[in-house]
Amino acid sequence: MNITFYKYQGTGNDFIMIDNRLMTFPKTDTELVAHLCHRRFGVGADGLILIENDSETDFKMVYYNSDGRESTMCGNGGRCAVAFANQLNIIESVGLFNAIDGEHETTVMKAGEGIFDVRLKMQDVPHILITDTHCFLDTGSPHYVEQVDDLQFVNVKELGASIRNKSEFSPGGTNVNFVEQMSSSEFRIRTYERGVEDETWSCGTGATAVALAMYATNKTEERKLQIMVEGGQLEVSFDLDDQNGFKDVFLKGPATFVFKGEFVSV
Ligand SMILES: N[C@@H](CCC[C@H](N)C(=O)O)C(=O)O
Repeated sequence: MNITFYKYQGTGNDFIMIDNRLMTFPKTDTELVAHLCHRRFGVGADGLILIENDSETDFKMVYYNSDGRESTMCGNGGRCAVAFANQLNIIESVGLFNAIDGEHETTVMKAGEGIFDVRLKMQDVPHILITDTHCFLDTGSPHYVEQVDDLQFVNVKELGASIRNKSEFSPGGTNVNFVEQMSSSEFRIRTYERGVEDETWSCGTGATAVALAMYATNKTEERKLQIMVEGGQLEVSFDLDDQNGFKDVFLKGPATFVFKGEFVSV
């Protein structure tokens, strides 16, 4: 089987993108997806995304983590899918797509050869669980958020794995974010992603979760926040609804085409 793929990255969160509008990709082949994402034996990526036709919107995004399993919403993956859809001439500067958590409005602007600025509307977040030690919320994917004093010294892989596997988050588990406040509107974060089972260089739903959690716990009064990740910078903006939930949540940042290739199975 020959599979044509495109590699994209959004602030260092990298994805294999496949045009599956003809529905030829073997979607239940977990081993194949994990193999393609493997950084030694395959192409290498944090996740794999299929672009498919959708009857109500411009396209459908199907997301798999690098463990080969289909998962919940991926914010950076969504931004890269929009850049890919623009490259495939499915959308121009404005679009709408369906993902596992519902519809997402988007705008995309070319910022250079293969470089796109993508703004994505995320789902409303009506509720955040706030405890003495952390926040927990769902921004399309589940996220634990803990504030720390010195982010650079956090062992994200070890601590992230232990929190991810706590019984209170079972059976699905959670993504884990550690955040250090840099100024009233800037936060630096590092994220452990479930399904990758490691620290990634960026997580879009994680950046969104951190922004909302920092506002909800009065760390900032700003509603447009800069979130620094290992692989670059994301912007998260939002509004409040009548019940103090979050609406009009937007995630914005670069999405870059890296290369195109063909996978030939042996
Ligand atoms: N990298 C993503 C999050 C992907 C989903 C996550 N690993 C999960 O399974 O919950 C992002 O940019 O949001």
